[in-house]
Amino acid sequence: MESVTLPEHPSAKEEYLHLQQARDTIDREIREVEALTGAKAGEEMDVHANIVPDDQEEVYLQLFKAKLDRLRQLTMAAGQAYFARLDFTPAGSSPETWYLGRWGVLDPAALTPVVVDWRSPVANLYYSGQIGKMDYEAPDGHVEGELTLKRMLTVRERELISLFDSGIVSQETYLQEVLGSISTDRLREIVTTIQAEQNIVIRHPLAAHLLVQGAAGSGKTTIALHRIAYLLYTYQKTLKPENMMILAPNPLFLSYISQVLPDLGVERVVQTTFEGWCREGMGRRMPKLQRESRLEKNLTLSEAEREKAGRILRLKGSLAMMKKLESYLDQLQTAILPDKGFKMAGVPLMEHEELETVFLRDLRYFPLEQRISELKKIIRKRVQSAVTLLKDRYNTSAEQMVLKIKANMRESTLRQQKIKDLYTIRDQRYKEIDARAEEYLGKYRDKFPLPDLTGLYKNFLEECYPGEELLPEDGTLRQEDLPMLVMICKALYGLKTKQMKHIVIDECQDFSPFQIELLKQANPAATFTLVGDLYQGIRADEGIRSWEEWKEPVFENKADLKQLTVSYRNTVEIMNLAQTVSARYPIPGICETKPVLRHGEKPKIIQADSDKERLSRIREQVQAWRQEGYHSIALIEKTAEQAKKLYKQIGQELDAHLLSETDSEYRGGVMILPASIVKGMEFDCVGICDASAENFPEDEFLCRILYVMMTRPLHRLAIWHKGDPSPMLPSSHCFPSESKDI
Ligand SMILES: Nc1ncnc2c1ncn2[C@@H]1O[C@H](COP(=O)(O)OP(=O)(O)OP(=O)(O)O)[C@@H](O)[C@H]1O
Repeated sequence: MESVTLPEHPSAKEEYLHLQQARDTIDREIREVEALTGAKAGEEMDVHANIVPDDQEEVYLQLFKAKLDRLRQLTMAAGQAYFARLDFTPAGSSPETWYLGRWGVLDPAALTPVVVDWRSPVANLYYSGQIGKMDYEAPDGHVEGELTLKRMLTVRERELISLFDSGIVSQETYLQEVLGSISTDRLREIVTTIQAEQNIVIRHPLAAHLLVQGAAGSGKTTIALHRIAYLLYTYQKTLKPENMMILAPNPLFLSYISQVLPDLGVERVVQTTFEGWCREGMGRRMPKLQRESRLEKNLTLSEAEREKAGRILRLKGSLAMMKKLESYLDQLQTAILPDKGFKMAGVPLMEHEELETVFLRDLRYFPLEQRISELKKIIRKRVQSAVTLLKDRYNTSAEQMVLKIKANMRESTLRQQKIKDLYTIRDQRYKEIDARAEEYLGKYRDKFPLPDLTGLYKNFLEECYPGEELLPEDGTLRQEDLPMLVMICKALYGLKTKQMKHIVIDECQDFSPFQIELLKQANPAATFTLVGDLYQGIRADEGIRSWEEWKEPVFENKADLKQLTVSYRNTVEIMNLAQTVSARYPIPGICETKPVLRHGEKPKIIQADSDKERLSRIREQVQAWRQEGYHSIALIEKTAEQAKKLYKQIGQELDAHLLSETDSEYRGGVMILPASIVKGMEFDCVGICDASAENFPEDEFLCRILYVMMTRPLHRLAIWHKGDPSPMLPSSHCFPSESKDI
């Protein structure tokens, strides 16, 4: 790659000086925050253990935490203050120089920025601009001008290592160098190399829903996480990390992406799976689910069985079922209302009309349990008023009779006795009415019995879908039943989930319209960023086959659809091979994927005549990859059973980890995994352990899985097959003998 050695660059001296200044400013701020908080840069501090109890008021705590966050950012900024410089001359003004870093730094004396944050408006010029006439949106209006310099600066461990000026070395070359050198353990932040089409997605306004279709490796996950950081920075007055949620396909994936947000200086964003969100919402009411990987199950079913299972899954994820359940729940609220009003001892407490108004209209936004409890409070008050009224009546009539006695009888022991008797009778009646009220309220407590959640769900299926066998014979519940169960729980008891303002869903193609609509209804103030790839729809039965399934029915045409068309993960050779597979089942309207021009070794398709030979070839390949210096190596099998078997055969020898759907810790190294969990992840090298015709016959669903597996590696791909290769692999590349490069 063409580069200019630093000392020879005409601006070298100026850049060394500026970096020195920036470091001094950062160091000074670090010392100030350390003095203020008592914390030390680079060391974690337990907030609660370090502030005096008197000061533990919420505001103080928040300020203290914000200072600690800032200290963490400054510590990272001290090592790498910035990564780019822009010289821009706004029309009619003098030239300006901006340095872009991960975090903004201000000169405290001059109050001018020494470094501007990569998320600031002016940074747009770096991500989307070319030298020449440019413009950007500043907080106080549109700015036009001329970009005269775009310089990429590599600063490592406080020192300036290199600089590239746009025009001398193109941004693509710089990107290729970055991509070629990466070895992956976990996903990383990419603020220095965000590309123009990605920048548009990151900076899309918060107020609009955003759907992103992106090829495998186009940076969807990475960009979605950068978008969270961008939104938190741009809308910091109204948006808090606690009100943002990212939903990922499984806990392992969450562990895999766990480092990106902290590296971007973002903490406390809710990160969970759809099931995790349901668990939080339903709490102890969440029914026990039968554990089973749907993908795994699908892989073991015959075509007819899969067709039937698919039909049920599609129905359970459809808006049609949601609507049916809505009206079923509507009827339930009317059905549990008594058909008459309430009276106690002849005193009307609530007419039926009022009961309907209160229960079905005034309280309609509350869950049934709360509505019932509110209604009971009203009735209790009315009973108390009725008791008071009746007691007043008894008292008045007793007082009138006493007056009569006093008027008609002279003072005597007999008169005294009569009056006393009258009061005794009155008090007796008081007691009777109290007892009656208690009895009444007791009976009332048992009115409006709430049906049991699971029972209600089963009744709904039986009544609304008679004879359709939507649950297995043993009545067990599975993940696909969760949306309905959550909806019933919301209607009966309410959900315990926190209200979100923005929800990001990764691998969203596997979410059903019902799931998205449910999340929308449970978070009415939230906007959504949904990123996915229809070509990787490995749960197509529940998920979507076209973005149109959400655009109008769920988002009422108020969602923007963007496409990411460049793939950054795979080498050209790997991507070309993967695309021959995905092209077998094309999806209309989706742009073709272009790999970033990074070449590498050709993928290998390797035939083995026996299982023994296959295993020995896998062993050899893993050793060879290790010798090349690759660290993360995934051996992918179609099913969990096959992965387990492979692990037993060669796992220990290769010092590999076996990973399954229930694992929540991503550990790197050599991994043996089933296809169901590799979605979204990437590895230096990938081995697809059995792509034989028997294991992968021609089939759209298997084709999507094969594509997902083939697009996981950054650098190396090997595919083994025992006997004939899958007909979905390009025949021109498969040879019936020895290991072949394609
Ligand atoms: N602009 C970029 N600069 C450098 N690396 C990038 C860029 N965009 C993406 N990458 C890298 O490309 C790889 C793929 O990114 P990511 O996993 O986010 O893609 P994806 O679209 O979610 O993939 P998939 O759908 O296959 O899961 C990652 O290693 C990421 O760091």
